[in-house]
Amino acid sequence: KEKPKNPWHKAVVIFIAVLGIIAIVALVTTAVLQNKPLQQKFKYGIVLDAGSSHTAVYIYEWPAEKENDTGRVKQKHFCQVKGPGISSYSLSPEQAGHSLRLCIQEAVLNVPRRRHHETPLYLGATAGMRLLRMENQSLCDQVLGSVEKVLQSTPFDYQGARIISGQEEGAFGWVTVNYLSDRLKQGSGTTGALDLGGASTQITFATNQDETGESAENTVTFRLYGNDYFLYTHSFLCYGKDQVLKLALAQQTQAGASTLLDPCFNQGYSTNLSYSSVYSSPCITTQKPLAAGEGFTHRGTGNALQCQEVVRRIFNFSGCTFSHCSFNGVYQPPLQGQFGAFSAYYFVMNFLNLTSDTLENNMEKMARYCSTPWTQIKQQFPNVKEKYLAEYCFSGTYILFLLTHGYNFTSDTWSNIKFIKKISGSDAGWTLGYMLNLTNMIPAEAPDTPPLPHAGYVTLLLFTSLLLFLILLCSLRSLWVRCTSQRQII
Ligand SMILES: Nc1ncnc2c1ncn2[C@@H]1O[C@H](COP(=O)(O)OP(=O)(O)OP(=O)(O)O)[C@@H](O)[C@H]1O
Repeated sequence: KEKPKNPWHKAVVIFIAVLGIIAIVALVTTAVLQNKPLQQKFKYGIVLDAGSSHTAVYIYEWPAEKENDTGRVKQKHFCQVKGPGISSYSLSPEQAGHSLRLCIQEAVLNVPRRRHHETPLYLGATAGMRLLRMENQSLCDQVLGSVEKVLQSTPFDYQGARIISGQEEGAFGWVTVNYLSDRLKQGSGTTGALDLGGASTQITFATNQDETGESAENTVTFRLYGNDYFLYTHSFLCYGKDQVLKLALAQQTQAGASTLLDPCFNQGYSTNLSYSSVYSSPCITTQKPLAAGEGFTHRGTGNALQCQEVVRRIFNFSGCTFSHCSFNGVYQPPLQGQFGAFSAYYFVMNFLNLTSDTLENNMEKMARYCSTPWTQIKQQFPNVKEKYLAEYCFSGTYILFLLTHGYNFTSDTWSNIKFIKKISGSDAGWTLGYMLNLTNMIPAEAPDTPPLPHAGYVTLLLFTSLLLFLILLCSLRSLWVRCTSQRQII
């Protein structure tokens, strides 16, 4: 006898199957929509690097929703201000502000209009302004006042113009290099930073906590992404590329002669220099020689070995009161790890083709460059600025001396130095680190990350639901089969 059919069984099965299909369609749609890349919103920040030789404007950009992720901030635009650094406008301070206008206009065009009011704008002045402040505080204030007036009138969120300390310049250069190379989250194996400017030079590297104890003024500590860093840093004022040349010239013209035969310039090079252009810098502590006239003829003799002796005399290796010193009685712990050398280190070493060779080969190449006659050099490099070309023998010799005798790099540790201009498209320098710090973009503690990335989470959810639905279908099917087979039972 046929068992009476339960009319609800079939309807329930169909109802559950339809519900399941709707649920799957909904899940797949959610997964597809959730994983679709959203149109990214960007934020911007602007930093003006008011250096001794020139001013540069950097515009940075980062995805708005990933502010605290390392390596997210990129250099979007760079503008080099025409003319000299702002400290050179001490006799006409108004011009200092005016000189920035073209680059500010470029910045206005490079940041979307709707972001202008929320884009922070900073100006940091370095060694040129430190020297002007030493010379004349009032002129220094007038120059800063002039740039401030122009920056306040921009549509950006102006955050101030100030002279940054040598410590800040060194430490933020280190932050930039390590942020861009994504080393800060790893907590170990950071890269040291070597920066050579026009008026000062900085060395900064991470060291052990006990090494920093000897000299508090050379110590900077950071807590970044949950890691503590003990940094050694020192800025040598007057040991930038331009000021150190003045030190060498002053040191060679003590007798007040009318002609200086300089081994650090190529044979055949000759120019007239005024004594005041050399002796007016606050870096030169000796008086202009009494017997000297207005000026002198600066003539090259092109001899690298003799040039090394000239350079040696601008360093003082006596009077160290610490366990270790670099030079001029300045504390320096033993060097640690890899180093990135940028700014003028890169310009000079790259031109001289000394960025990827051994120390010994570099010395030989340097000797060859210095002994090349000036006419030949000019013929060989007709497109290079003559001032730079003339100074490469001196600057190259100075850099090799500073790194080896000054900071104690040896033939064995020479390969630890990488000469760099940019890292992942952004210039190496203090500006990015400065902005990251002032906008609190590097958290002290590592942000908590979810155990799965968003896409992984959605995919896992989808697969689990599909699996559950399949199990449900199978159980419904067996229920269905049992229902229909019951009909045949008599
Ligand atoms: N292509 C180049 N070849 C040689 N020297 C260069 C080149 N470009 C720039 N320089 C010089 O390199 C030096 C360093 O430049 P940089 O812009 O880093 O210094 P700055 O910011 O002006 O100085 P500081 O940081 O000491 O205030 C300057 O003396 C500059 O004139």
